[in-house]
Amino acid sequence: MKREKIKENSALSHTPMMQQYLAMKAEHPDKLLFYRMGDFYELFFDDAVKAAKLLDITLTTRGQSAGQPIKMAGVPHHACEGYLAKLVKLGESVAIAEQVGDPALAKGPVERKVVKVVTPGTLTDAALLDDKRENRLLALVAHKGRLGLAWLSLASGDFALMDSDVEKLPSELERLRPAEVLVADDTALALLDQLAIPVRRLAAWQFDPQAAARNLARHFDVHDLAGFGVVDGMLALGGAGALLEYVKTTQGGASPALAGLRVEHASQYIELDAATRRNLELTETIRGETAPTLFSLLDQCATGMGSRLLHHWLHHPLRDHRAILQRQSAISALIDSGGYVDLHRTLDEVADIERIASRVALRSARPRDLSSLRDSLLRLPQLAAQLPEGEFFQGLAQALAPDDAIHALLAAAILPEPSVVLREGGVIADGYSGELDELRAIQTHGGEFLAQMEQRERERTGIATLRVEYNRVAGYFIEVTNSFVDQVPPDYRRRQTMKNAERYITPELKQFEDKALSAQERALALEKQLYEQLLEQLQPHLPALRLAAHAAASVDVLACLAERAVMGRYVAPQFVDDTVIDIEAGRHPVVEAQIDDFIPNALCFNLRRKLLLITGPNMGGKSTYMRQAALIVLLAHVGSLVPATQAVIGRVDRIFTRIGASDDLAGGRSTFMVEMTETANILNNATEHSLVLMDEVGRGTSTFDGLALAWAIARQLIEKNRAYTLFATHYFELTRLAQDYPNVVNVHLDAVEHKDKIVFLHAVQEGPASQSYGVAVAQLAGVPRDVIRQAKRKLVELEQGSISNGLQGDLFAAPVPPEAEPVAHPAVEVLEALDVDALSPRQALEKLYELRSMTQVNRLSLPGKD
Ligand SMILES: Nc1ncnc2c1ncn2[C@@H]1O[C@H](COP(=O)(O)OP(=O)(O)OP(=O)(O)O)[C@@H](O)[C@H]1O
Repeated sequence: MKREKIKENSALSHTPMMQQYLAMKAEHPDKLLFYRMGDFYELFFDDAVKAAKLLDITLTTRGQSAGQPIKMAGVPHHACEGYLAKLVKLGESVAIAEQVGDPALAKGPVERKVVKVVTPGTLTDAALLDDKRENRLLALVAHKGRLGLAWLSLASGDFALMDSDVEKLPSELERLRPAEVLVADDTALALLDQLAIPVRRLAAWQFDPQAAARNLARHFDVHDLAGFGVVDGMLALGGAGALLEYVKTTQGGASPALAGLRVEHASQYIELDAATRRNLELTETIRGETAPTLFSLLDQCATGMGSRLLHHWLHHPLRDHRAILQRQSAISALIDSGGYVDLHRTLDEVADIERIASRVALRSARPRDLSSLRDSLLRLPQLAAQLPEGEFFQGLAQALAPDDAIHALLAAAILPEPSVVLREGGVIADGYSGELDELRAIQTHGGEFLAQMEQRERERTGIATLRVEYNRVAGYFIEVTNSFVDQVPPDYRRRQTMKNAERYITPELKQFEDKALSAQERALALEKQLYEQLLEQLQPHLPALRLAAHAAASVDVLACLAERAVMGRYVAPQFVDDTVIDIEAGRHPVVEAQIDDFIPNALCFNLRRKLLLITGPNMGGKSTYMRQAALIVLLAHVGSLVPATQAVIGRVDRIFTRIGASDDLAGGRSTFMVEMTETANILNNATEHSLVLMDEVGRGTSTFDGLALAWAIARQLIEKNRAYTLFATHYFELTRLAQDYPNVVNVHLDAVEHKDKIVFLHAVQEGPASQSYGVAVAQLAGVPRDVIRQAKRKLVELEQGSISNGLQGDLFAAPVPPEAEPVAHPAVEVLEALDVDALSPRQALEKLYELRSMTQVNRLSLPGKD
């Protein structure tokens, strides 16, 4: 950039074209400038170097400007979408400069203008968008610990804002997953520097709330924003204003079509913090893959808009039982009637109306967008007719009936199979415009004329092989093979010499050519004009189209959830106001789909069971059990049925998870630091209506530190937060909390031996696990006997040492129950009974063999198992 600055300063020493380029580049210093030259978009100087590297295209040089060779790289304009998609994925923004002047009239370089800026958060082109995900642009405003968020999806027209606290930023970023973030250049939020998504810093005045309120009211043509639920002093307002202006500049000044302005309130949804959204693998695995996740399991939607709505629902579980039950009853009705199958089939024929509507609004809809919109509109009445009875479905059916005039207009205007690009013509239907029909007739009748002329000329010249033809390079011509060239009449003028033939033109043919070519040109121009008019005529219908799109997407998600519920044998959960979460035979929907024999488990929380301490061996299924509890509760609040045989669920306000250990290297936090930060968040915010999952807290530090912390954290959760808590731990000592608190209950998972192998039972049972499972499992896993023996000895030492150190006494008020006598190995008894002096060497050897065989028989037993 610095180098370009210098060049720009000496702009006058550049060629006129480079001067034009540099002037445009100066207005878009942070973007790659695609400069249209003929059939290519060219990049110059540093942009060329960068693009060559990112796109793996050749870096060349072109002539000289200001005494320097100009570095250049280019992409063909007809293939630019793929390159744009790649750049945008890498977080780059691209300014597209097109030739807007007429080359024939230009004295210097043809006039060019940046007509569009493609940025990661403002994509609308179908080719650049993921159908299954919203592409959002987010603006942030932070002030005195408060956070204003405004976000917008240009492809769907959704525009929303919300005020929150700065500490909720990670969770909101995880929920909204923006493709690009806008902030004022004076915003100090450390987190922003660590984001993998592009963050654009704009001048602070662009976030001015008063100007924002004025501009937004003007945009939506309303007196003020109160009707949208925007209250005075909303911090997010400044962000919303900045978004609107930013989007306009990227679209070359065109006003984006926005469905309205929504104000979201945190209390509408069950709150999920950032760690929980990740840990539960709702829409992305912890490793960042798209499957297997809850979304990948559930998403059988027929349309992209359905998939996006499902994605949204999973991240926004509702709190309002009435709204949840509305969805739940709808799904149950579709299951009862079996209607979900036909609905899915009909929806298969429906295009992504939501995105097409947005492209219509931006005047960037392509011919095929309009033909699929036309065909989809025809399916909507059928979709509506397939819906079951009832008020809720009635509402959807009404939205699925936009004005017939839209379909009639499209049917009259667009050919059944229009060509892909408008510029090639073949888009507007015959009969739509008399003028166009006439121009087309000249071309069609041209074919007849040429055939007649060929016949006539053959007769006139006596050359039977003479042909009258057309191609794009030579235009119209009469072709005569070399052996007959001496027979051509004098009015034939040579146009082109081929290897075996000559091509001629006659005055008559020339006259026809002029007429035909001009008709073609005029027809193309007219089609373009008619198409633009058509887009204008569609504008008033956009709100109805959006409503229809949303209704179709809702039907798609409901039908999909019905199908999933049937396939997965899910049941409708019941909602109550009591303190209870009672799940019978619950399953983890995603793990269940991955393995053959999933063991269902019950979960019961109530006033007497508020914290369940889960113990059991590694690999026993503790994490799965905890996650399944969260997923069932979450799915229930999405309105879906759940993988269980019965579920009764009380009021839930948040779900917190502290699962797994991962370093936050980018954020400079160690595993333990991450663990404690997440724990602090839980202890500070969990309420008696929250569901909290704690997986092995404390294991990131030394044993005693960890144990002491885990113990104190568990106590806090019981006494202060009183949340529904699942607390998995390897610290066996914690199981004694159940003796101190009436609402703490121990449950455990077990493993047993089977034919030299460990078998994990995966069944959750009441009571604590056997204390010695760690060494026992190691023994089962085939760790050498010497090591096991040493471990056991050390274990006894440690247990005695910890007691004599007084740790247990400090931590637990209840007396430590005496340890059970270790069960002696039968071989030990035989050894003890032996009178060694009375044995002959041979007898001693036999005894040794006997003892060894005894130890082999017993090698796999689990000492101390109940
Ligand atoms: N209920 C179940 N039925 C069948 N298989 C299960 C069940 N629960 C878990 N599993 C299987 O056991 C594996 C281990 O489960 P999980 O990770 O939950 O164990 P864990 O006790 O949390 O182990 P660790 O303490 O090592 O993290 C899972 O990958 C899954 O394949």
